[in-house]
Amino acid sequence: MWEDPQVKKPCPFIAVEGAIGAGKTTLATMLAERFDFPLLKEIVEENPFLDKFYQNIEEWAFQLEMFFLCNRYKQLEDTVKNYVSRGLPVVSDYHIYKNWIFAQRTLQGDKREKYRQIYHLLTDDLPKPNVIVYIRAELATLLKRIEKRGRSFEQDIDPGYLERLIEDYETAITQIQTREPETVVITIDGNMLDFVEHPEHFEQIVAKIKEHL
Ligand SMILES: Nc1ncnc2c1ncn2[C@@H]1O[C@H](COP(=O)(O)OP(=O)(O)O)[C@@H](O)[C@H]1O
Ligand SMILES: Nc1nc2c(ncn2[C@H]2C[C@H](O)[C@@H](COP(=O)(O)O)O2)c(=O)[nH]1
Repeated sequence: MWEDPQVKKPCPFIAVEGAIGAGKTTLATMLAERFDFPLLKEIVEENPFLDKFYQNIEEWAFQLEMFFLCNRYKQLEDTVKNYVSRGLPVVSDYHIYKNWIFAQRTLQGDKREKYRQIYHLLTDDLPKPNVIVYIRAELATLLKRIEKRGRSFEQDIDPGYLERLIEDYETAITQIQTREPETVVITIDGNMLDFVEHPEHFEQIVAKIKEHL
């Protein structure tokens, strides 16, 4: 297909997504290094609610989801100011929609509705990534990687919760593709492609992304 060289492509705002343990942070870090783009990285260790949440999801879900939402809002506000609005590229290890993917799974009734309203109020006018690298991985892969990562509070995660999140991610990616057809979604087989151990797998991913930059 002929492309007009005068037509400038939008500056890359790349988000790496996938369920817990799929390899988002690892891949986003490698991509940021390879392309020499700044990295927007989720802060997990200082989260005061995660430990409590995994012990009692119903009790702590609202606090946890609000904490993630407010943190990501602040991070993205800074990212927009420092990079996106200046036409500078950036790689992120999450998409803001991640908040709503999790909240739909963990919140019910009144709390979900309150959260939904706040979520839209905070995020509707934020610039969204124009490239999503979606790592699709099955339960066995996620369990193996969660074990490998070794965070104590994640070791007893209910596999049923992970299975539902895998489905939630599939639905969410389809929703994004329908709602924002201009967003490029690159789906990676996280079970087969091991970009940590096999440099050639990483090169395949880089080549796919380069097609869209
Ligand atoms: N493709 C891969 N092959 C093998 N191990 C991986 C791969 N991707 C990530 N890991 C390992 O799995 C664990 C979880 O990866 P991480 O990037 O933290 O996942 P996420 O950010 O999606 O939760 C880490 O210990 C990481 O080193
Ligand atoms: N309930 C929610 N949990 C979340 C959210 N974002 C992250 N998390 C959890 C899942 C993992 O235990 C840990 C790190 O996330 P990764 O996706 O990087 O593995 O935090 C959320 O929005 N809600």
